[in-house]
Amino acid sequence: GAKWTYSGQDGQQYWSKHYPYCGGPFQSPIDIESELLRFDPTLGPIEVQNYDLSPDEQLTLGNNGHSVQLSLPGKMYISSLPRRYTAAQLHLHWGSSSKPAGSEHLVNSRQYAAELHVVHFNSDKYPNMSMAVDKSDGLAVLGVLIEVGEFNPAFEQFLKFINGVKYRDQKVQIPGFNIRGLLPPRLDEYYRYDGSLTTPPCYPSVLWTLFRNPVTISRKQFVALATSLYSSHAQDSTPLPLNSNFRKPQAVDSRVVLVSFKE
Ligand SMILES: NS(=O)(=O)c1c(F)c(F)c(S(=O)(=O)CCO)c(N[C@H]2CCCc3ccccc32)c1F
Ligand SMILES: [Zn+2]
Repeated sequence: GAKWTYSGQDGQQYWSKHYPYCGGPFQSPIDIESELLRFDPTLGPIEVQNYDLSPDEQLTLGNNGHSVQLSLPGKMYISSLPRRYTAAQLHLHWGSSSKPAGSEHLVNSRQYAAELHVVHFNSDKYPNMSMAVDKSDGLAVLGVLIEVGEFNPAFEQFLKFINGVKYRDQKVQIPGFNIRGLLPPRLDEYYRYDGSLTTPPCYPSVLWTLFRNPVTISRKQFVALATSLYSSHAQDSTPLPLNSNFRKPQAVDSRVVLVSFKE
C-alpha cells in the first residue's frame, strides 16, 4: 500500500487519507485510565503453548522499515482464549535516545520506554494472518510494557543480532529461544479491550491484552534498540533513523477496559 510514517508529511495524522479505518472507531493504542477500568472475574490467566523454542529452531529477525520484527512458528499459540490464536510475529515500539518514552499504550497517562507486541491470529477460523487481519475476531495481540532498568537476558537473545538488520528489508536467521521469557512473570494480571492494529491499515480486528506489569531492559539495551535501526534501505543516500515508532493514544469513546485483577 501507500507509504506511511510516524511523523512528517506521511505521518499518523494523515494515515486516514489512504487507510480509512485509521480514522474510524475502535482504534489502538489508548491511554488506560483508572476510571475506564472494570474488574472482570471471568478473565483468567493467559496461557501460552510452545513458546519455549529450541536453539535448533531458526527464526527470521527482520527490519520492515516500521519496526524490528521476529517471525514466530505456527506451533506457538494462546490456549486460554475461546478460540486458538496462533502466533505470527513479534515486534516492538520505542522512543529515541533523546526522548526514551515510546510505548504505545499509556497507563494513567504514563508512557513507558518501549512496548513489545506478540501478534496472533484466530487459527480456529482463518487459515493465515492475511485472511484474519481484517476480521473483527481475527487477531489477538499480547502487549508488554518495557521500562529501563535491569539487563534482560531474554531480550538480549534477539537484540544481540540487531546490527544485522540495520536497514529496511534486511533479515537474519537467529536461533530460537524461550519467547515466554519476554513476557512478565505474572500472566494473570492484564488489561483487556477491543481495538485495532496500531499501524495502517488500522483494522479494528484486535483483541488486546496488555500485561499490568512492565519488564525491564538495560539502558544499553534500550540505546541499541533506539539507535541501531534505519527505516531506509542500505543503499539510500539519506539514512532515516527508525525510532519513535509509536502511534499516539486514540479516542476510547464508549469502550470499557476490563481488568483481570482487583487492586
Ligand atoms: N501494533 S500492531 O498492530 O500489533 C502491528 C504493528 F505495529 C506493526 F508494525 C506490524 S508490522 O511489523 O507488520 C509493520 C506494518 O504492519 C504489525 N503487523 C501485523 C499486521 C499487518 C499484517 C501482518 C501480517 C503478518 C504478521 C503481522 C502482521 C502489527 F500487527
Ligand atoms: Zn505493535
